[in-house]
Amino acid sequence: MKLLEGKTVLVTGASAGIGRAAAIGAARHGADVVINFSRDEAGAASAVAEIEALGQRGLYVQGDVADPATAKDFVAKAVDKFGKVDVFVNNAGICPFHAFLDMPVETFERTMRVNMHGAYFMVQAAANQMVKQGHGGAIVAVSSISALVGGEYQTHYTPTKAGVHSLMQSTAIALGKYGIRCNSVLPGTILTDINKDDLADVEKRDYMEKRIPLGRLGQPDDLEGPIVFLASDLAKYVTGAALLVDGGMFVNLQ
Ligand SMILES: NC(=O)C1=CN([C@@H]2O[C@H](COP(=O)(O)OP(=O)(O)OC[C@H]3O[C@@H](n4cnc5c(N)ncnc54)[C@H](OP(=O)(O)O)[C@@H]3O)[C@@H](O)[C@H]2O)C=CC1
Ligand SMILES: C[C@H](O)[C@@H]1OC(=O)[C@H](O)[C@@H]1O
Repeated sequence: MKLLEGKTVLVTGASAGIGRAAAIGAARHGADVVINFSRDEAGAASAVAEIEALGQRGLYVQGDVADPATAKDFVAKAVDKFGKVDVFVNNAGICPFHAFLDMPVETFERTMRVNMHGAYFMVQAAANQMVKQGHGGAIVAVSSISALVGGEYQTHYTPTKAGVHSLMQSTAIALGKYGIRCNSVLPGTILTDINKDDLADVEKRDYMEKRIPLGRLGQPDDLEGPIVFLASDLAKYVTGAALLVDGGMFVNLQ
């Protein structure tokens, strides 16, 4: 069954990793897909090629989500090409691991701007378009298990993931009257470029793996189903919710 037939889906940070998997998953479910990226044009182009190989239309638009102007531009270009926005997936994010006591101001500010400010202005631009269209919509934000637990080298990052989760709770209230649903997924540890260096430490990687009841670290396509589900009408009475996608890591105390 195709769950997003006829929909236009926008995904930020979709040249690689989880965003790319979400974009391709949406196309597999019948959607036309517009993706944002900031640097990796080859990755964005190959994601669009995969979307087109699935028989759907695709478009990539360059833009740094830290700049509020990117949000309006992304939505405008999507509407220009495909006429509407039905689903918005806020995914773009960075996690430059660093210790707390000597956190450089620039690293802190950049992480906040990309992950938190970027989410705010992107979700606002997509929501304004959905309200204008007048037939509701779905917003899915990629938060994290890190919205619920801490990380020694992630003191600048975990608050942004809690913030994105909280943003979905508040926008679920603000946008419910327009039929726009807002939810988040909370991935555990998913093998992507964001943690390649961190998990190059074999001891750490083994430790993380052992914490997961399902016995393996996640892959980007583990997020495909949960994101498509929350974006689809199967979740038509779900808003303000957060779905852990972590192989059971969070509940594994002992
Ligand atoms: N991997 C994991 O374990 C987890 C990841 N997450 C979250 O998932 C999301 C995706 O991460 P993941 O797939 O792992 O990471 P990747 O590094 O694989 O992908 C990040 C994507 O975001 C894009 N991006 C980065 N900065 C910007 C920017 N300023 N503007 C626009 N696009 C940008 C990158 O594009 P480009 O290179 O072109 O800039 C890339 O497409 C993040 O929000 C992260 O916090 C949450 C929980 C766990
Ligand atoms: C980047 C990390 O590996 C990843 O990011 C998250 O949000 C997860 O909690 C993992 O720590």
